[in-house]
Formats: sequence, C-alpha cells, structure tokens
Amino acid sequence: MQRLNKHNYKQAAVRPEKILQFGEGNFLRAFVDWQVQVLNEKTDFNGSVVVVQPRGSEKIERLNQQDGLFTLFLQGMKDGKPVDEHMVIESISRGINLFTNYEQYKELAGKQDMRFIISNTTEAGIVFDPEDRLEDRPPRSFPGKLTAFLYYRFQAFSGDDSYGCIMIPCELIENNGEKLKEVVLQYANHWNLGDEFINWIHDANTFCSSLVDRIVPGFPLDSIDEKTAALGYKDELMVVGEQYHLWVIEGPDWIKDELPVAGTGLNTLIVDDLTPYRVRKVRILNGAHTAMTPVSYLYGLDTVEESVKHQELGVFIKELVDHEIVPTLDGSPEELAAFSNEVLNRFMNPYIKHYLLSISLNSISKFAARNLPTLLDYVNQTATLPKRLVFSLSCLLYFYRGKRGNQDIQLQDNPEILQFFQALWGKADQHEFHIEDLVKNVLANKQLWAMDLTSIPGLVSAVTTNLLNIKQFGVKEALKELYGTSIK
Ligand SMILES: NC(=O)c1ccc[n+]([C@@H]2O[C@H](COP(=O)([O-])OP(=O)(O)OC[C@H]3O[C@@H](n4cnc5c(N)ncnc54)[C@H](O)[C@@H]3O)[C@@H](O)[C@H]2O)c1
Ligand SMILES: O=P(O)(O)OC[C@@H](O)[C@@H](O)[C@H](O)[C@H](O)CO
Repeated sequence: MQRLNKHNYKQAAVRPEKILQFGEGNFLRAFVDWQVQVLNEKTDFNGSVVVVQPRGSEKIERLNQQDGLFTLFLQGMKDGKPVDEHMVIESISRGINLFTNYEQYKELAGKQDMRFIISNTTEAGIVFDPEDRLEDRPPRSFPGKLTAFLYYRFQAFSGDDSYGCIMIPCELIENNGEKLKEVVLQYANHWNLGDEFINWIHDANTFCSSLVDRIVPGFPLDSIDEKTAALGYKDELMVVGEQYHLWVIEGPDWIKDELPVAGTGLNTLIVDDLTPYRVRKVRILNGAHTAMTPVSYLYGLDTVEESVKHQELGVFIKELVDHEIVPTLDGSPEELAAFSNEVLNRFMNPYIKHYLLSISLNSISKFAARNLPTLLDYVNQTATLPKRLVFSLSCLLYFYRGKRGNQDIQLQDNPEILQFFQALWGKADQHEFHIEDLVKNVLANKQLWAMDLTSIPGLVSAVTTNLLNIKQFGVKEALKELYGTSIK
C-alpha cells in the first residue's frame, strides 16, 4: 500500500509561508494546522505553516516524507449530533530539520511573508538554558531557537518595525506569552544582542498568551489497520481528536484583521483577558482528568469514557466536579454548570479512546498545578477537606507504588520523583515504615507541591486512612468506605 504524500494524494496548493510552528506533535497538527486549513478554505488568509521540531529531528523527516500531509479524524458531538469525519490536512508546506538544514531556518527568518510563530513544547518547553549560544546550530531550548530566529529577522530587515512577528504560544502554562517574551529577552541580554534588538522585540513584536482546548488522543494505535484499509493509503502521522475546540488568544484587537477567524465557524476568540477561560478549563477539565486517573486506573479501568460512564466512578467524578471543583471558582454558577456538563459530555465521547495512562504522564506536577489550588481554595472556603479530591490524592500516592494488582504500571514522571516514591514504598512494603510516615514524607515534600501539605488540618490523617483502606481492600472497597455506605 502506498504512503500518503503529494504524488499519491495531491499536491497541496502552494501558499506563502506565514507561520512558523515549533512542534510537530499531535496536538498542534489536530488543532492549529487544522484551523489554518479552515482559514485557507473560508477566508483570504492564504498562508502555510513551516514546522520545526523543538527537540530532535526524526519526526520532521517523517513529516517531509509525507510532504507535510496527514489525515485528521475529528470525532464527537457537533451541534448536538454525532459526527465522525476525516480529512487530509494540507496546510503544512514543509518541515525544517534544524540539525541538517539550519540555513533554511535562517533564510526563512528573512522572508517578508513570515508573521506568526506558534508553539506547543509542553509545560517543560519555555525555559532558559544558560548553555545555549547564538552560534549553536540549533540552540537547544525552544526560546533559544526562537531568539535566534528573531535576531536573524531583525538583521535581515535592518530592525524595521514592519517585520516583527506575532507569537502565540499554546503551552498550558499561565501567561505563556509573557513568559516566552521574558525568556527571549533573557537570551537577548545573555547573548549581548544589543539595545536596538531589545527595543525591536518590544516595539515590533507581539507576544500573545493563549489557551487551547481540544482533546487529542493522538495516533489511533487501536484502530490503525481498520483506518488504513478504509483510507487506502499508509499514514504514519494520522491523528485523532474530538470535534470540540476552543482557542482563546489574549491580544490586541487588530489581530482579528490578520487572523480572520470571524465567520469561519472556528471557536477562536481574541480577547483582552483570558484568565477566566484558563482557570475554569484547567481546574474543571484538566483537573477532572488528573483527579480521575489514579482512582479509575487502580479501580481497573483504562479510559476516560469507561470512567465517566461507570456506575460508581461516574458518580464520584461528577460529584468531584460539581461539589468540589466548581464551587471554588469565580463566575456565574449557571455558566460554570453549563461548562462542566459540557466537559463531562465530552469525556463520554464514544469515538475516542483517551487512555488514563497517557493522561498520567507527570501526574504529580499536574496534580499540583490542576488540583491543589482547588483543594486549598475548598479548605479556605469551608474549613473542611474535599473528600473526593483527597481520595484522589490518596490514590495518586498508591499509583506511584507502580502496581495495579500484580501488574506493573508504566509510570511516567521525572526520575527523581519516581525514585523518591520507589524508596518510600520499598520501605512501607517491607514494614520498615508505617503508611502514615510515608504520607507525611510525601505531603511534606515541597519539591513536589511547592508547599508543605502536612500543614493542612486533617490531611495527613485522611490520606493515611484512605491509603490503608486502598492497600488492604482495594480502591473499590476504599471508595465505599469513603461514602460511609456503598455509593449508588
Ligand atoms: N493532546 C491533547 O489533548 C492536548 C490538548 C491540549 C493541550 N495539550 C498539551 O500539549 C502537550 C502535549 O502535546 P501533544 O499531545 O501534541 O504530544 P506530542 O508528544 O505529540 O507532542 C509534544 C511536543 O512537545 C515537544 N516537547 C516535549 N518536551 C519538550 C521540551 N522539554 N522542550 C521542548 N519541546 C518539548 C515535542 O518535541 C513535541 O513537539 C501537553 O503539554 C499538553 O498539555 C494536549
Ligand atoms: O495533555 P496533558 O498530558 O497535559 O493532559 C492530559 C489532558 O488533561 C489534556 O490533554 C486535555 O485533554 C486537554 O488539555 C484538552 O484540551
């Protein structure tokens, strides 16, 4: 069977290269590159995307072997109806391998049409690396690469303000635009690029913060044979996402002229302040994902859909959202309720297998970022503990023991975190350590939580009780114990 590329499929329309994209991953392809395709189809945007890989190069080679083409499956509810559609995305013109073709990257910086710079380099990507140098081909970090690109552009146009860029980072961190600008300026100083360049960064360039929302489980490993047979070609870059999408971009109003999303049907908003959108999305959607993962996985389930449809866990998750997350948020209760219902419906998407194990990547820092603020707000507001969130935290500690029954769990987190838990559980399992000591050790670790959680009244005792029940009777029984009786 032939591979998807321009010879076997069709040559994509040649369009000016207006967007540089840091990230070849599933999410950006199913979200940004799809949106660019919609803009090209429905407006006079007429632009294509050049992709560079923030780390490594092997995926860029794969992208070029397919001439930037890939198949996107969008599956889920749209306007109240189930929709299962697929399309070939043609908006990527090429990928540049920064290790072998760095000159192409420098040349691109000098092209007049280039205007937008988009990134998704995970929560770990927007960092300063003092070892990076301008002479590196390429600098290691994403902001190092970006600063070099902006400097080549500044030089190519002799500092002309008309040739600045609009940066729209998609990393799920607070104030991603501001953070990115800060690190770029740090490099500009570190590399002594001069005041003129620094002024040009301020005056000619715009750094927008943005918030993204679309569930993208990625490559359809489970159904690849079936999908390949139906398509009639091989596609190593196939990607599956839900129908729902939201992109909130915090930036000046004039961006609407350059990114003409109005009237396209895209749920892309250009706003003055994205804080309310970010807080509710991260706390409700990501918070529920992260909180359900250790509970459901240890219960014996594998996917989000199974969890929210499960007789007992479905109730647990809904109550966790409705009674513990939502009441801590500012905003109209009706709007928050509508949003959380929509999220739970999206989790029930029958087309999408979203594996709990894939969500479990870096669960400790995710719990700290997505659920701990809720837990603290709840305690401050009610002077009681949110029992479901605390149960989730207890399951999380047990999850990091690395066993579901007799099966090993493929834990994915920083090696130091894994070693920390391994050492504690080793001692607890050998009875050298009481469970309460393990709990105190974990909750007191400021490197995990940026604070000492043992100071929260009653938390050590509640987590210890849960953990003893989980260890002795399993999650199912421990959950019943939590509710006092069996939950319906
Ligand atoms: N998949 C989703 O449903 C979804 C939805 C919204 C947001 N996100 C966010 O996207 C990220 C994952 O992206 P994906 O789902 O496309 O996964 P992916 O593995 O396909 O892509 C990850 C990308 O991040 C880059 N990367 C990883 N670590 C990096 C580092 N330390 N420095 C620089 N670059 C790095 C990789 O090179 C790759 O381009 C997560 O941070 C997640 O929060 C994902
Ligand atoms: O992608 P992660 O690993 O940071 O988090 C897992 C999910 O919570 C996340 O991917 C959501 O599906 C996404 O944020 C929805 O927009």
